[in-house]
Parts: sequence; C-alpha cells; structure tokens
Amino acid sequence: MKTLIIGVGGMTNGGKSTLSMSLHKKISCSCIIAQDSYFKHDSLVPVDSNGFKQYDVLDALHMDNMMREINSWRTDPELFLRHRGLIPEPSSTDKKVYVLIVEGFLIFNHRPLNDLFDKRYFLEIPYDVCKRRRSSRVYAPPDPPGYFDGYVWPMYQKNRHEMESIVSEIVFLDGLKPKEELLTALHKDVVQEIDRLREED
Ligand SMILES: Nc1ncnc2c1ncn2[C@@H]1O[C@H](COP(=O)(O)OP(=O)(O)O)[C@@H](O)[C@H]1O
Ligand SMILES: NC(=O)c1ccc[n+]([C@@H]2O[C@H](COP(=O)(O)O)[C@@H](O)[C@H]2O)c1
Repeated sequence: MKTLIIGVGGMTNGGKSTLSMSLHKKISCSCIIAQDSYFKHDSLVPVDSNGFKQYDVLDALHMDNMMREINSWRTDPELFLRHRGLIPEPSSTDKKVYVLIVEGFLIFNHRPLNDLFDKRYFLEIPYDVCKRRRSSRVYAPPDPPGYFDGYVWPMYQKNRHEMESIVSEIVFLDGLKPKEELLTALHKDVVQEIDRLREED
C-alpha cells in the first residue's frame, strides 16, 4: 500500500479549502484534514496587548488532536476512509495510492506536521485581495473592527517569515488565478506523484 501526504497551506482566504475540496473530488482514495477544525474554544484563546484575540498562532489550535487524526490515517488509511463513509472505489489496479490532503494556514509552521509532507503548496494573494475576501467571511467569533490590519496581517507576515526559515521545498501558487486553473495545475502534479509511486518497485 502506497500513501501520499499533500500540504495545501496559504494565507487566510487564499483559497485553501476551495482548492483542497476540488482536488479531493478528483482523486479517488483521498480525504482532507483541515486545520480550521482544530481551533480551541474562544475561552482558551488569550488576548494580546492591543486587546486582539490571538487566533493566528499554533497555540490557538489543538495541534495534538490534529496530529492524532493524521496518525490515525497513516496507520490505516483504508479504515480511516471507511469510518468516514469514504469507501475507496473498486479500482482496476491493486496498486492503490491513498492521498491525504492536509490544508490550513499554519500547517508548515508545526515542525512535526511539516516533516510528514511529500509535497507542499502555498496559496498566496496580495494584501488588498486578502483583506477584501476576509471582510466577507464570518468566523466564530467574528473579526472585531481593526482585526485584519491590527492583528491578522502582521501575524501573517511573522508566520510566513517563520515558515520560510523552517521549510524550503514549497511550491507557491498564485491565488489570484481562476479556481479551475489552480485545480488543473495541482491535479496534474498530484497525479504525476501518484503515477510515480505506482511505478516504484
Ligand atoms: N482562485 C480563486 N479566485 C477567486 N476567489 C477565490 C478563489 N479561491 C477561493 N476564492 C474565494 O475566496 C474565499 C476564501 O476561500 P477559501 O477556500 O475559503 O479560503 P481559505 O480556506 O484559504 O481561507 C471564498 O469566498 C472563495 O470562494
Ligand atoms: N474558530 C475559528 O474557526 C476561528 C475563530 C477566529 C478566527 N479564525 C481565523 O481563522 C483564520 C485561519 O483560517 P482560514 O485560513 O480559513 O482563514 C485565522 O486567521 C484566524 O484568525 C478562526
């Protein structure tokens, strides 16, 4: 049995969830683990010196739970899929490749997770587009006034700097490109990886 772990990282509202979901739909035996699902309860997230809730740090996430879920997939991907109703399609080849798509804004900043990726992608968009897309999204709790400029953007810059000091092999994707174009490029890349794995030994 072969496995492939793909990291779809990127800026907030860069298009990670959209691209990951579309990729998952095109790749059989694939599933998604999303970092957004592991945010701690608001009562556990402290406030910074400016009064902003510190959501854009690894400490705001239950990374231990996320790693447990990923390790459960690594132990038995087929069982993992079956438990989630994602039963693998019968395939003409017995050379199945199970693909895990891990998506999130801080996936490459957590070293134990970063170490697991076979391929890393990072969706980036300019400041003004990021701010506009973010303003039409409602988080729980919603962003307070001034949150983007006072907290989210400076934290993005800090986290990105940290990521670049940890990781070297990242494929940067232009999140301004049409969704279909991004999907076509990523899908081609992933299929190439799957074929390479199938051909091994
Ligand atoms: N390639 C794209 N071009 C234009 N808008 C996009 C693109 N990808 C995503 N979006 C839009 O941007 C917003 C954020 O997308 P989402 O996938 O939720 O981002 P993320 O998961 O990175 O926070 C959504 O409204 C989505 O429809
Ligand atoms: N519980 C939540 O899901 C929650 C709450 C507050 C802020 N956020 C925001 O989520 C962002 C990361 O997720 P996206 O990459 O999907 O935008 C962070 O910038 C963070 O500020 C999420």
